[in-house]
Amino acid sequence: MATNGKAGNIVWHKSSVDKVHRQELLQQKGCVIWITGLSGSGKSTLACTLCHALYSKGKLTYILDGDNVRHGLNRDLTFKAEDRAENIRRIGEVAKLFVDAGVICIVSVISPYRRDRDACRALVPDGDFIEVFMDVPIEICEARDPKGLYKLARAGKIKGFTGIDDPYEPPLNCELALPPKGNSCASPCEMAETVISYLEEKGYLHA
Ligand SMILES: Nc1ncnc2c1ncn2[C@@H]1O[C@H](COP(=O)(O)OS(=O)(=O)O)[C@@H](OP(=O)(O)O)[C@H]1O
Ligand SMILES: Nc1ncnc2c1ncn2[C@@H]1O[C@H](COP(=O)(O)OP(=O)(O)O)[C@@H](O)[C@H]1O
Repeated sequence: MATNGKAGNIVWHKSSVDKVHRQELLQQKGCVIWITGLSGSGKSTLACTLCHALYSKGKLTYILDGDNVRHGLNRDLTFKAEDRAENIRRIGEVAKLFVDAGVICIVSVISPYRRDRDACRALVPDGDFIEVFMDVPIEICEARDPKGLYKLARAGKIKGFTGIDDPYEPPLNCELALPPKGNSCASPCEMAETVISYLEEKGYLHA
């Protein structure tokens, strides 16, 4: 009897319709596109652009954006390190369900700790976790400051802001770093095309 977590006496129920059937129905393979980077680095913009471009190709995606998930599922969590870890753990588990559903799950979260991101990678089959690092210097993110949060953080009105007085650990072995080297002004559409080319090459856009 397989059990897991804190509860005992729980047994996995298998359905006659599984991931392979769902992927066949959708004509794609489930995967996670995990977009990590500083606030203002363009995570949400890339997520939406990618979602739209894949929708135009008839591919089903779902975006899990940090800001949005913190309005519901993760509304009980703050920005201290253990809450960020729990935020990422829950999002990773939800993303795993989307992968099993055959959906291309686009996650856009700061996810500042390498250990937390690696734990999410380990939840899905090899290759299905595509880590995309928004490699944008903090000076640029801060200059953009669309929500005025860097200004508040510099003024000491937000404590523990990522990149100011809280850490961000860049990936060591990500699948993609954007914008690509030599094209630091790449538009969101160009970056989305880079991700789509990767998905195409790895066979995720076909069953
Ligand atoms: N202290 C602090 N540090 C960083 N970010 C902060 C903070 N307080 C609020 N915000 C806003 O919350 C958004 C990040 O949420 P995430 O769930 O992606 O963060 S994390 O992955 O748990 O670190 C982030 O959204 P993005 O700007 O889209 O990244 C901010 O708008
Ligand atoms: N490739 C890009 N080039 C220039 N500006 C961008 C690009 N991507 C996003 N932006 C702008 O940067 C700001 C932050 O983008 P956003 O997607 O909200 O970042 P994040 O989700 O990482 O906080 C927004 O004003 C957005 O319009």
